[in-house]
Amino acid sequence: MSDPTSTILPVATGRATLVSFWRSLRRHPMLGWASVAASLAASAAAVVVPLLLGRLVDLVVAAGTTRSLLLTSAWILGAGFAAAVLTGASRWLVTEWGMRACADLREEVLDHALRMDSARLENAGSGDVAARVTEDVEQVTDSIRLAAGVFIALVTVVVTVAGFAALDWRIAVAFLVIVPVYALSLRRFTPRAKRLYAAERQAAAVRTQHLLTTFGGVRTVHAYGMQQRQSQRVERASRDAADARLRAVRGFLWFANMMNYAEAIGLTAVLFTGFLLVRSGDSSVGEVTAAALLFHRLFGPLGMLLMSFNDIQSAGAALARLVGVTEVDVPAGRAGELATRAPAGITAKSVWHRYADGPTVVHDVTIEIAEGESLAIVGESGAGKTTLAAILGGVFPAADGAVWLGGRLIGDLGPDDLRRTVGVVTQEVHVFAGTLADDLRLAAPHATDEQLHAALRLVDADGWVAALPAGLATRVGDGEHPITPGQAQQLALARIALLDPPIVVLDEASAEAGSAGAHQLELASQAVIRGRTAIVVAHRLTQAHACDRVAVMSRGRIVELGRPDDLVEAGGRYAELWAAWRR
Ligand SMILES: Nc1ncnc2c1ncn2[C@@H]1O[C@H](COP(=O)(O)OP(=O)(O)OP(=O)(O)O)[C@@H](O)[C@H]1O
Repeated sequence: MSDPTSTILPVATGRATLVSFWRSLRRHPMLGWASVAASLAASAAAVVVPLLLGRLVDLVVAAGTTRSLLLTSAWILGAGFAAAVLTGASRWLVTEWGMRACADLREEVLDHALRMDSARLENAGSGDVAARVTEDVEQVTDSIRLAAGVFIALVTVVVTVAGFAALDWRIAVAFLVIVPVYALSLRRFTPRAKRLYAAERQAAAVRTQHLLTTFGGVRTVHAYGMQQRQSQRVERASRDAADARLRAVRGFLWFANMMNYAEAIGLTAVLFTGFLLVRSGDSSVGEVTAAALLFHRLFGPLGMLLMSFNDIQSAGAALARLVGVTEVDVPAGRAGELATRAPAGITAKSVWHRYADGPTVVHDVTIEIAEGESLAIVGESGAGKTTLAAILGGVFPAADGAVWLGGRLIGDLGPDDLRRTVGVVTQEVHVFAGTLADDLRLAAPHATDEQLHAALRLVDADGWVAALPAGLATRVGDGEHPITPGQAQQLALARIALLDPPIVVLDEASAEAGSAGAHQLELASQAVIRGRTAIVVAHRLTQAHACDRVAVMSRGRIVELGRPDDLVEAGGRYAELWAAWRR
């Protein structure tokens, strides 16, 4: 198993992350403006309360009239009520704004992940992608509520500082002593936190990757007695993830301590300055009380801003990983018109391929497959059959050379176009969670039940489907009604029949069953191939023999090509294989 960190998907830079999130936020301008207005109004109402309380203190000291005391108290109550209502409204608005931006981003990431070149996705490993679209999305979504609080806190801090200045500029200056303490702590903590949280999320992704590869390859793990080695790997990855988390927590605790010092210093400075101002007669006791209350009010938002730095950094790292997915090049959404159902031939010229830095596995293949013709590819294991079939079917692009489907270069076909032109059944057939009808309708969302039954009949699956407890409505997939690998292959073939593409690529569609089942699948494949241009990667030679032509591959090259009977007569490699098969 390769090192899971080596091919992990990119992580966006801080700037790219901010630009991307800001773009998502700007898609909802009305919510944005309403959020800013409500937050400003809520903060202003909240700042008025301590100022009025200071006034109340002055009235008491000056033995003011009962009427003026009651009137000021009524204003305090009114301002407090308005602040409560406006704070609730602004919190709701800002959360809604952030949630919508986040949902847009999640959609973009998912869309990108699904449209990504499957080879790129495989290289990155399903664990990395899964961690990003689950754990990272969750982390960012959870942080939105927090970010809403942070946004409101920021506005409150700005409005409160303006309130200080309205009282006495010297008190505002005294308050500013906390700024260097905060600034120095942040300057030291920010770059460290960035590293620590990025490392924490990376370690978590590697742990998920190890867990998924272990469970995904559980048969191999058992077959080779690798349980102990694999569990040691998982244990090591889990320990690394826990260590990374602890390092992040330790860094944060240091920062939290610095914040407490700053608050103690700030309050002392405000009270001391207030004492001097009252003694010199420049300020009243009420004004200093208001300043102390304002400062106390700041503890909440400032603490919130700085303490949530922890989670904001962590969410920022998760956001950067999400935005990173959107930076991977993917084919455009829709290019050109959708292909029509007319049969289309395949032309390949000088196709070469190698995986990443590996050796060349397909050498200079040039071939023309006529409209409606079926071509079987046979050859020893590792000859390059699957790779060539995948390239001809547009599953991934060749490293070099060109392929045309129905006269159009594969690179010019958009994903929807390609999907309508070629139906591919690979060795990994998958049954998706849901009802059997849902599973089939993945290929043709608007197909009627009658059309589903017709497709099942074509691949000879109508018998066992009718015997299921709820027929087409039976739930299949993980933990639901069990489906054999052979039945899953039949469903994959039925999906192709429903999709009705002019070209099909079948990679070992009959390899998943025992010999009786294999024969049934061969017939199903033949039924699906009929009337289409087809490429069949065949391990069973009866399947190859039923095709119009056979290409024999060896070490990435086509070494024989012709009609099966002609090849047998010619007495070459295929003739040997055929003779051995019939023995
Ligand atoms: N995703 C991949 N990454 C790296 N190398 C790969 C990948 N897939 C296949 N290969 C290598 O490319 C070569 C050709 O593989 P391919 O699967 O195309 O052969 P095949 O003839 O279909 O083999 P088989 O009959 O065993 O499926 C092999 O050496 C294989 O190890």
